[in-house]
Amino acid sequence: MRVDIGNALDEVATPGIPEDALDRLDSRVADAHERIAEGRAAHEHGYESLNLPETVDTGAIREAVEPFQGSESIINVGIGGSALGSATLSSALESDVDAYYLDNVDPEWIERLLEEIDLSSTAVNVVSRSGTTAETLSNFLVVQQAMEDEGVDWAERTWVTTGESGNLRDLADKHDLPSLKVPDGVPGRFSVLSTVGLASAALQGHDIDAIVEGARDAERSLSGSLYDSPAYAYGAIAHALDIRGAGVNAMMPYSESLETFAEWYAQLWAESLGKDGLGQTPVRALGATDQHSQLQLYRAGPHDKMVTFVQVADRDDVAIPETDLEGLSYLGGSSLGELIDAEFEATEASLAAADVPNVRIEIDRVDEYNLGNLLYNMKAATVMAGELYGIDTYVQPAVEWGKKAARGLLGGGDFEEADAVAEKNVFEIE
Ligand SMILES: O=P(O)(O)OC[C@H]1O[C@H](O)[C@H](O)[C@@H](O)[C@@H]1O
Repeated sequence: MRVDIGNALDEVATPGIPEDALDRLDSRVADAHERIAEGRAAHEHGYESLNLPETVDTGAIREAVEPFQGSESIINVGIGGSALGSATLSSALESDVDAYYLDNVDPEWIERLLEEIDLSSTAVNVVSRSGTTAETLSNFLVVQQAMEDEGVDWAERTWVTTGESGNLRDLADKHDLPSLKVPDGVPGRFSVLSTVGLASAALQGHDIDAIVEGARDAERSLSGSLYDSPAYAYGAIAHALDIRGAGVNAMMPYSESLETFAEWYAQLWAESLGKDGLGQTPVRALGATDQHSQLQLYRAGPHDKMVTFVQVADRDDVAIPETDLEGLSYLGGSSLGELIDAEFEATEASLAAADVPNVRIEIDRVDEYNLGNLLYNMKAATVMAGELYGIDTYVQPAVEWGKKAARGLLGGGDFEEADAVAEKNVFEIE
């Protein structure tokens, strides 16, 4: 992964980073790198996430999914960090196995999906670090029932990835299901390069060793200077832009294969950094598509945003046939790759011309190695940003209130949060 911060400097951007501020920022990065290295060496909660290229056992993962090889489909039941990393890999890489992600509890969507899948040739991968997430367990029970209704032995087609205790661990023990352990000390949103993200990838036929190799090379690029480390540079620049007013960060990959990556990044960035009234709001965007939907706001709206582009240097291409259509002949004989590249460069330049800060991340191509490299780098960038914000990057206490309210509404216990729901301030307009 390469990072170009030129369009984030104050000579071309508002807000922007003064070039003489980079050296001051660099000394903060050096201190933060020391803290990160200490945390990793001590296997501290959260920092352990950056040790995964060394600790993940890809052989054990491949062995665990071996019995499920030959499945035509895989249903991944999980949510948040237990789904988005795996879904990022699945949507970016080609596979003969149809992969589905049940990471919501919309009944009509689930019903339609289960009707279209041949459950007799489907593997089920249930992932939950806590083993107690209502959406995940409910969806699993629905899938289990659907399989039973079709006379499919669900226990033969299911493996579980979870912690050492919890409902899911109990279920695996009760039915003697194959199980994988989530890595200790690694919050869900940081766990893609582990059993959480790689087991499903292995079943889909992806080269998980290449994914880990890309991550390992990203790890090797971490140094005490933002000038040598693309990940740290990105995390530090995004933080520096945020505290200068760019409170929104639109993640805009110019690759359809990376659309889900933007969703994964949004959770990683929001849930890690949104604390103590701090944090930069990630927006999921997609190039070239969102030039036709969000770019107007990015370019002519408030200067409260930065845009992060992810450009792919090399991709398979499709020719645009010659045409004599009036005004379109310039496109004929070109290619879609040339078109998306030109659109990217034009959009990047249009933001710079409007003084809107933007950062270019570039990867060689969308393959296992480069995905592993990109995912690890963005995790390291988030860790660096968390150090600079001075918050606890690895917890997410704010999500608990809503969980208790929902549980109370469903009769799962007495929670004052549920009582608060009834006190909604109503002002209806019909
Ligand atoms: O893996 P689980 O324990 O099921 O948690 C799934 C997700 O839900 C939680 O509420 C957190 O917001 C996420 O960080 C987590 O990834």
